[in-house]
Amino acid sequence: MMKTPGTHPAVSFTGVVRTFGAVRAVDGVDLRIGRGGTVALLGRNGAGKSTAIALLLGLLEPDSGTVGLFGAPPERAVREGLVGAMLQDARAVPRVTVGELVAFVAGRYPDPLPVDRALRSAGIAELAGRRVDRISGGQAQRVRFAVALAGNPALLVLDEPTAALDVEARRAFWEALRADARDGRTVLFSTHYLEEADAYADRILVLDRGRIVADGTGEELRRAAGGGLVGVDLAGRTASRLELLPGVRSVEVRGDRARLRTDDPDATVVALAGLGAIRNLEVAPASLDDAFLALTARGREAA
Ligand SMILES: Nc1ncnc2c1ncn2[C@@H]1O[C@H](COP(=O)(O)OP(=O)(O)OP(=O)(O)O)[C@@H](O)[C@H]1O
Repeated sequence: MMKTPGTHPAVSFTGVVRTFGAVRAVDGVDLRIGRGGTVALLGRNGAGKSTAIALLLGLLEPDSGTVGLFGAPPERAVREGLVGAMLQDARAVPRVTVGELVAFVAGRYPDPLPVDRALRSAGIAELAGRRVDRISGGQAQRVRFAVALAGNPALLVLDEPTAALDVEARRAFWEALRADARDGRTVLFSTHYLEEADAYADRILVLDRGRIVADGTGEELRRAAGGGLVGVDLAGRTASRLELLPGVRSVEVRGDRARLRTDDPDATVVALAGLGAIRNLEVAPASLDDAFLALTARGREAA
């Protein structure tokens, strides 16, 4: 079973800052991640995801603030076998087989998974006898996942785990991970795929320029971004006045249909009704894409 020492959160950041010259890669992050469940660190290129992960694993020291894993400094939690990680840069280890590599890593943990189970979870049981320097990029990524899982860690940290996977492998990966997280493991992964964060994370942390600009479920983020899309048939009318309706930010016309992007769908619909312009009405909430853009744009304005 999973080791759960004490009652401290799996991850805590308190006022964490890390700079590289003039760049504030992580710029004052406060964060608690409880035990169990899946958390996504979502942000565009350069947002600070990899730096946050390196700080979390004790691979980088913060300039100020503190990082804790299960109430201990990261180095100690890592040493005690509480953490498994899959990082972006994999150095090939020549001459050993996939099975040997995973067994080697598992052997360094106090309570590892059986090697065949780690390989099966990563979808690479059939690669056990292959040398790790003779596999494809996507297969190498799955080997790194098996390595991260091998120690049966209480916290699994994955930096852009699906970057090299094709669509099918990606789906299989997430299904395996989801099954795994049910055992009480805490999983933290970084991604710039919104759909992945939305579909597979219980909680999404949006990072922008080193700061957490949003924290919640996909649904909460969509709601926080507000607004939505209202669609109506024009039925021969012109779309020109629709831009002036309350809440409307933009109008897109395709054929006879208008799509209004609005900050206030209720007010927009009432105004459309006032014009007698409701035909085939459709109201949809903002997408997570919209939410992400709005949230990170706000982050930029605040800076
Ligand atoms: N070793 C380093 N030296 C100098 N600057 C760095 C270093 N590592 C990161 N940075 C800078 O810190 C910022 C955050 O980088 P980081 O790699 O953490 O972002 P990221 O969100 O992981 O990006 P990506 O999605 O591209 O992997 C960027 O501006 C980056 O250029």
